[in-house]
Amino acid sequence: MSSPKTILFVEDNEKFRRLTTVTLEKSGYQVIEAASGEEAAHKMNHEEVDIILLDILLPDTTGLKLLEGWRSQYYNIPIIVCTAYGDIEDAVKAMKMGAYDYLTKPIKAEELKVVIERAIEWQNLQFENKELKAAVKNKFQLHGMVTRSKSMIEVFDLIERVAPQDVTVLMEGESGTGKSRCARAIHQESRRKEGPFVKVNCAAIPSNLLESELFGYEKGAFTGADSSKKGLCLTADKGTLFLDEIGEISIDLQAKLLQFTQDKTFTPLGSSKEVSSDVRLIAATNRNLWEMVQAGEFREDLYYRLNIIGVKLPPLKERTEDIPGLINRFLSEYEEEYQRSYSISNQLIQKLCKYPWPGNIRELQNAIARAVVLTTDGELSLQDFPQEIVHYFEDGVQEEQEETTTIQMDDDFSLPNHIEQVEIKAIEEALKSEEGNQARAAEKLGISRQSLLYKLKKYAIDLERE
Ligand SMILES: Nc1ncnc2c1ncn2[C@@H]1O[C@H](COP(=O)(O)OP(=O)(O)OP(=O)(O)O)[C@@H](O)[C@H]1O
Repeated sequence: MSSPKTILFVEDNEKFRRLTTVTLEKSGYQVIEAASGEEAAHKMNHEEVDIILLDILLPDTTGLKLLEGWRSQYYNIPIIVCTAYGDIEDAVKAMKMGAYDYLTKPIKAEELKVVIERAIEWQNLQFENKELKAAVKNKFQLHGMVTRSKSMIEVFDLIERVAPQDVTVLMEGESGTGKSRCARAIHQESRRKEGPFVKVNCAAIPSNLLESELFGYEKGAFTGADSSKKGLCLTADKGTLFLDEIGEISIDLQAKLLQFTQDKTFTPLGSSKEVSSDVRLIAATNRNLWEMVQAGEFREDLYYRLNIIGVKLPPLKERTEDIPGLINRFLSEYEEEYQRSYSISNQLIQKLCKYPWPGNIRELQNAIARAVVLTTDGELSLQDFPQEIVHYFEDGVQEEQEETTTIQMDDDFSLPNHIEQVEIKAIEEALKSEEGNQARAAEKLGISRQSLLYKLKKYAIDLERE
C-alpha cells in the first residue's frame, strides 16, 4: 500500500478547520493544519506536503499571495483554493495563477474528497510525465553540472523555473554540495546574466569589516578610511549578489541586510544618504538556519525574506548514482587541462561510490585532481587517492560494515517483518540519541516529522520519553 498523502490545510477558522481535518483523516489522509500565512510558510519549509488546501482570506496575508509564491516553487503540488460563497472573482484569479481547482464555501465533504482524489491522480501523472521528459531530453546537465539522481534533477528543474524571476533564493546544503555552482547557474539562466555576479563569503570576512565591504563607506567614516569606497551591494547593481555562509553574519548586520532585502536600499557607513541598488539576492548556508532562528541567533523576519524559494542540495552520499558521472566529468576536464588521457576501472568507480564523501563533490574533485597527478600510467588506482580513502577500504571499515548487515534468515524469516524491525530499531535509536526530540530524530532519519509521527503510531512506539 502506498503511504498516506499529506494535506496542508491553511484556514484560520478553527472550527471549520478541525471538522474538515477530522473528515479528511477518516478518509486516510494526514493533515497538517496552519491558521495563518506565516504558519503555512513555515510548515511548507519543514514538512513534506502532497496537496495544499488554501483559504483565500487569512489574518496576515491572502491565499492568492501565498499561491503566487508557491506556484513556481512547488509546481508539483496541486493547490486547491477555498473561496467564500459568491466570490467567483477570487476563484477565477486563483485559477489563472495556477491553482489546481477551487471550492466554494460551505464545502461538502463528498465534493472535497472527489477534488482531492482528482488532484492526486493529476499529481501522479505529473511525476510520470516529468520522468519521461527527463529521459527524453536527457536533462541531466545544467551549466556544466552533471547529475543522474532524481533529487538533483528536481533541483535543476527548480533552478530553471525560478532563475528568470527576480525572487530571492536560499540554498541549504553541506559544504561542497554545489551551492555556489547552483547560484551561478541561477544567475546565468536569469535576465541578469550580462550583469555582474558578486560572491561574498560572509564567513571569510571579519564581521566588523563585512558591513563596510557590503555597504561601502564615505571618506573619514572611520580611522583609516582615507577615501570613500563603493560596497559590494552596489558593485552587484543590475546583477546578482551571492551571500555565501549567510548564517555567519552578526545580528547587527542582519538588521541592515533585512532593510536591503525589503527595498534594496542601504546607507553606506559615515553617510546620511540612502543608496539603492538593483540586485537579485541569493544566499547559501551549510548550517540549519531554521534552528538558528529558534535559538535566537538568526532573525526570523530575515529568514523568511531570504527563503522565498528554498533549494536544498542533498549530500553526495545520498545521491551516489551521481558519482560515476562526476568522476568521468572531472577526468575529462583534467584530460583537457593536462593534454593526457586517463582511465579508471568500473570496479574502482563502484568502490568509490561506497565511500561516504564527507566533503561532498569538492572532496571527490580534489581526490581526482590528486589521483591524475600521481598516476604513472594514466590508469587510476586506489593507491593514487588520498590516505583517508585508501584507509577506509584497506582497514576493512567497509567490509566490516557489510558484515554487520549480514541477515540471519531462519525458518520464520519474512522480509516485511525484517524491514519493520530495522525501521523500529532505527527510530528508537534516533529518538534515544536526540533525547526524545521528534523534530531532530526525524531529521536524523531523513524523513518528515509527519512521517515519523505516523510510524510511531503504526508501531506503537513508546512516546513517554518525550
Ligand atoms: N553537479 C555538479 N557537476 C559537476 N561539478 C560540480 C557539481 N556540483 C558541484 N560541482 C563542483 O564541486 C565543487 C564544490 O561546489 P561548490 O563550491 O558549488 O559547493 P558549495 O556547496 O558552495 O561549497 P561551500 O559551502 O564549501 O562553499 C566545485 O568545484 C563545483 O564546480
